[in-house]
Amino acid sequence: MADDVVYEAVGVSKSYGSVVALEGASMAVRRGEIVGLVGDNGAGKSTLVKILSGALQPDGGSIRLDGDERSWRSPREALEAGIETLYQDSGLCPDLTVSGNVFLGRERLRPGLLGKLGFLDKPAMEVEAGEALDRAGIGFAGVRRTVNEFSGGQRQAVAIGRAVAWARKVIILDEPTNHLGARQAGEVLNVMRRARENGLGVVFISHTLPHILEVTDRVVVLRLGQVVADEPTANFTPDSLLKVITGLADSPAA
Ligand SMILES: Nc1ncnc2c1ncn2[C@@H]1O[C@H](COP(=O)(O)OP(=O)(O)OP(=O)(O)O)[C@@H](O)[C@H]1O
Repeated sequence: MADDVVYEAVGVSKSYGSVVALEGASMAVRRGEIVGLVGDNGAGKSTLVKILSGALQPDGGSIRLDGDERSWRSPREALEAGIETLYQDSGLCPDLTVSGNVFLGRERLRPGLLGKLGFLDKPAMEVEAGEALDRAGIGFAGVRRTVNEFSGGQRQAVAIGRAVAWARKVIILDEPTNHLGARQAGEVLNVMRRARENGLGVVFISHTLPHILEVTDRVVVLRLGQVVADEPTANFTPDSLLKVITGLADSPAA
């Protein structure tokens, strides 16, 4: 089983001044697995996500990718190693087309005259963006339409599609179903399932416990900066998960 682990945090600690946000927290995600990361407000989820995405460096503990210890100096380094993170604020540019957003920061260039100037290769990007979103299970998006024509849920789907399209190993989704209606949230959960089918490791952070219980294979519960449970999702009921999160129980069986 350990061989399947693609990405892990091992005994990670992080403090902000005197506030201990994480204390010896460990979690792992395997290829083709969706792990739910849950916890009450202030439990340390965002801090762990920032460490996994390279936005923050831990004070102690380590990060391992494919079994090798890694230390990210920036989110770009984690990204280049195959780890995509989608934060609550999707980071889409509303005035750009879908295709422009999919390739934002990774634009394809055509060589210009004498190889000196580069031009954006829009047709190639449109074809590739369409294929990438199809693969992610998002068929609705007209790639030439600008993002501000879409509903909140559709924008979210494009943002996730972009992350799934680029992720090579792991995708971290921080509250991706927030503010979505039931049908749109269902579409986002399907995109996650598709990412799992494609062999990615998926980390799904959410306060919406029914979504966690519906789509994940395993749940990691953080409480006051510590991992208090790490179990197959099938072991939890909505009630027992809530009890572990709030500290009324230490395990789903309690
Ligand atoms: N930049 C910061 N400076 C000081 N303290 C911080 C900072 N960021 C987070 N904290 C503190 O660290 C702890 C963990 O916060 P974190 O944001 O990781 O929790 P969370 O589980 O993501 O919470 P939420 O569900 O409310 O987003 C909290 O006590 C929080 O107040």
